[in-house]
Amino acid sequence: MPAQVISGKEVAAQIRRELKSEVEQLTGKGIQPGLAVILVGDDPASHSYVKGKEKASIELGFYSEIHRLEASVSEENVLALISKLNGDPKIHGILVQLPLPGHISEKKVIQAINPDKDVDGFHPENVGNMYIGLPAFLPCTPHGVIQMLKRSDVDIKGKHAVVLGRSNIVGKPMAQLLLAEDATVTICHSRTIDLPAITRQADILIAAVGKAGMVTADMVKPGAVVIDVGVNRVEGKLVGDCQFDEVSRVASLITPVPGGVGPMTITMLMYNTVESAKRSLN
Ligand SMILES: Nc1nc2c(c(=O)[nH]1)N[C@@H](CN(C=O)c1ccc(C(=O)N[C@@H](CCC(=O)O)C(=O)O)cc1)CN2
Repeated sequence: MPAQVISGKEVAAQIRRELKSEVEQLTGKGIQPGLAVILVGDDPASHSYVKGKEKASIELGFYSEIHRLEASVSEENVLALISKLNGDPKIHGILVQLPLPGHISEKKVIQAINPDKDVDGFHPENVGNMYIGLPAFLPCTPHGVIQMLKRSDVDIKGKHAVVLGRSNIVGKPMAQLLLAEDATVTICHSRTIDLPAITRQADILIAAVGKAGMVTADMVKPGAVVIDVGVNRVEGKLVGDCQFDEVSRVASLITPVPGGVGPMTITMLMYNTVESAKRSLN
């Protein structure tokens, strides 16, 4: 039987409905969640993601600010804008769209954001708190994956989860969030010896390596849950890290690309912004 497809669009729509009612309640109490997005340069994909963030903010009834800056803007000016937004009470969440042009330090920019407004969950304070299980803004893509698994009734506890990829944004926090759900976790990467032997042990396989179609059916254990986080453009078409058709024949559940994890990223950003606005009530 072919794998059942987990629709990120449907899970995202469900979470957005929940958020909308929370926003209405907050607004009734005089708090309108506010999100500021900083976009530097003219990367078309980044522009499209930021448009998606603006649209979602408006649909949910947020206060929204988008700061589109020239690629040549100085690091100093970006840091000054972040400092202004840190002090603006209308803004509960600040996000700087990545990647940034080479002359601007991602590290400095992320560290300049007030951790209480870091709705991307990239600031070292949030990363550290997440690792030791303290309250933190969780990074949107891995948190979105956990939500997809839970809302599809996947039992994570005690399962062997294999994470393919070790980026700071997805692979590493993904492994940590699965561990926090009591999975037994293995992280694999480009230097892993005999990768298929390890991926074949996975009850839950997370492909986040950024290589189009790298995961083939022979790398997947029959009945495994396969989550494809890959966003690769091949001849103008968006494809994931998995060979969807052949892996679907082996897996029990699978996410598509597009329409899988992608829509969850923006939704969990909205979730974090609402959380931040709720915190400001106290
Ligand atoms: N500051 C951040 N920068 C980046 C992040 C991030 O979480 N914070 N993640 C990615 C880009 N990203 C959000 O910013 C993002 C990626 C993909 C999608 C999405 O919905 N993808 C769709 C397809 C869209 C398309 O056709 O291009 C899908 O997979 O179905 C949303 C957001 C890097 N930068």
